[in-house]
Amino acid sequence: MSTPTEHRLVLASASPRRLDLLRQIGLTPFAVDPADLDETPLPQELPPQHAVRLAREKAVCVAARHPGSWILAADTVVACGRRILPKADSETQARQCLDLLSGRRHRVYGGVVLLVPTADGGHKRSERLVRTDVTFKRLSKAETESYIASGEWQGKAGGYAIQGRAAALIRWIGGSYSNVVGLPLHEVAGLLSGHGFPLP
Ligand SMILES: Cc1cn([C@H]2C[C@H](O)[C@@H](COP(=O)(O)OP(=O)(O)OP(=O)(O)O)O2)c(=O)[nH]c1=O
Repeated sequence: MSTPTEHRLVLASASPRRLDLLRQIGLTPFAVDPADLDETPLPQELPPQHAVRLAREKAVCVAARHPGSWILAADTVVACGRRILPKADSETQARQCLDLLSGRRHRVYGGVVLLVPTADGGHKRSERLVRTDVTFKRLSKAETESYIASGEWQGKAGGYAIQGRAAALIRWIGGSYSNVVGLPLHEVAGLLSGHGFPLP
């Protein structure tokens, strides 16, 4: 039976970006265990609330399988006003996202949840919400179509990936860059160290 002092970190995510980001700050999870959830927004749910709720649900879903471990989960939401943009899964959807984002500022909300193991075998929950503002240049039809052809939008919230070709289309960003990619590293490090998890 494991004890909370072992500092085993489980990343509750299927996103290779999140694993890469954790490794970037020298953290290698003991396990990567994605949650399988319905990510449909609730009626009237606002983007920041959606990001934190999904991160919480991912963490709680995975925690049951890992007593005694630290659980880290996150959710990235791209929002245009009150509207939550989908994770693009077709060219049409990606094009709709890019048309909406073109020439405008939007917000990226990162919900992060850490479950810290407790002596009684349960977990104590800590949550963070991080906001990054992003402005796209006004996109010409040719720029949009060339980005669509790259395929980089697949499975990405808002139909773009700032860590790839979309970087050339982004005029300005205010706030955490890693939050847009999928995990706000400054806040994750703060959460972990604040609860006594040893950082490298
Ligand atoms: C905006 C943006 C999103 N993304 C990605 C990060 C996330 O993987 C994805 C948002 O979807 P999420 O639901 O947050 O994550 P996921 O389904 O990929 O993985 P899991 O739920 O198992 O943790 O979009 C980028 O990689 N770059 C970007 O610039």
